[in-house]
Amino acid sequence: MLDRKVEAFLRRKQFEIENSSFLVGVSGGPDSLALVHFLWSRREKWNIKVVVAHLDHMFRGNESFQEAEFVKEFCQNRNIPVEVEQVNVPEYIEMTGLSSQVAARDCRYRFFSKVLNKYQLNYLALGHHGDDQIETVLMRLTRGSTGKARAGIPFSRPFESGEIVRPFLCVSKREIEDYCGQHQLEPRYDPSNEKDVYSRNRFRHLVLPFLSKENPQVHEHFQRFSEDIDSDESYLQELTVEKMNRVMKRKKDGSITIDIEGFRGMPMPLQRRGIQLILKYLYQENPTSLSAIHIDQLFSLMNNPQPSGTLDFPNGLKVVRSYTECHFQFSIKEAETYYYEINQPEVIILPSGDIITFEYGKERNEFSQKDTLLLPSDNVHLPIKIRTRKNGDRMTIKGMNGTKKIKDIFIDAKIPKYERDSWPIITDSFDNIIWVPGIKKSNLYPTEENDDRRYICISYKKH
Ligand SMILES: Nc1ncnc2c1ncn2[C@@H]1O[C@H](COP(=O)(O)OP(=O)(O)OP(=O)(O)O)[C@@H](O)[C@H]1O
Repeated sequence: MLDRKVEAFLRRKQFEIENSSFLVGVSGGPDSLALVHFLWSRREKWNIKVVVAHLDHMFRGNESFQEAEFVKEFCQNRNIPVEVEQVNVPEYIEMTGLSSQVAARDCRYRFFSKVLNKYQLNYLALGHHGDDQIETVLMRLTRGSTGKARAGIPFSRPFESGEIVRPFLCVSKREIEDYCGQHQLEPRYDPSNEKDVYSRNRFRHLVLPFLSKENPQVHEHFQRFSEDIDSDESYLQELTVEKMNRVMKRKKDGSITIDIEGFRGMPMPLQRRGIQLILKYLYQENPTSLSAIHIDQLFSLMNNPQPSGTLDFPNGLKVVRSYTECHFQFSIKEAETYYYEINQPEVIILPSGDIITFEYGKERNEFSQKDTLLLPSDNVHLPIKIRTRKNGDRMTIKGMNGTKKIKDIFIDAKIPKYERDSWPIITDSFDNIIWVPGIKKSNLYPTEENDDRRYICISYKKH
């Protein structure tokens, strides 16, 4: 059943599978194990090349090591070329402050792109399936997503010089499990999937069984819904850009002016997308999703017979209606610069109200890694300085050759421009930047697991 469904799905997507080459990301779970089995068993029929990649995130010690061994053995027994790598994701989380899911994904995709290049493969095939699709669509609708986000998981998207593809979106988890049983695949199960704590798992355990019972074809319907939304959105967004370009002026300083009559003359589906387009242009460096209330306020400002009005939006965005035009601009605040030196335990309250605390000899495990910096007290050069950023500031970072511009660190962390000039920068006595609090640490004063040196602890509490 699965075989026929997937083949028909690939034909419907006009996916030219013959003579192509795949890297299959295999976690060891049923979805990706079935996927590699499905593709590998058709390698002669379709003349395709298949390589497997598995990343051990080192989250679950020996257990995740065994998962890697299992994938390796599964492939070696069938002569499938396989690449396995270990990456210390917990350490990466400590360095970056990212959530475990985002950090794992970052590391996985970096690894995938390395293997794709090594073997010169066209496609990265992943095991997302119909249950994932339903969960994603429902979660996004529940959260209030707009535009293409409502379409859930796309069948394909560009990745490196090729594409990511998901051939199993048309089948249910149940069908995959049946396939595994039929072919004696004996996958591994990740225990974190069973916990009911994550939002996705709540949809999985509470909503999906209900929908599948209501209509056993629900996976197919959601998949078609996703594809329709995706293509309708592409078309409507193209039209929106075309129409908006006639009524919108974008200035070099980033501000946008709209001709209200022209805007009102557009059909409502394009007006709604037009607003999203304006917001996308304005908030591009730090995407901010506005609530439905903000969007309603914007519509009534534009449609109000009163010729003037003002709105204040998040991150300092000001919207001013003046007669026939509506103007969008970020207010420019003069940032207050400051400079402090610390030689001894002290608490400093910055002009923004943020608090920096300097303490000695704390146990290192007491602190959240993102909000504190530990420095070996026998090694660090005092005074520690706290200041605002200067032009050309750079920092050395763990795992990276050379230095990185502080400006780029702010951009990566999506810190709005107007906050960057007042963000604290922590340096040693030689003005080497050792920490951008809450964002990034340098590797200048490494700490070690389980050492018994005394530490200086600098902690940061945002106002
Ligand atoms: N550690 C990993 N190494 C390689 N590929 C992975 C890894 N983890 C996930 N993937 C790929 O990403 C897809 C989606 O991952 P996700 O964590 O959402 O699903 P999963 O529950 O791990 O699926 P599976 O049943 O394959 O374990 C997987 O189907 C697989 O193709």
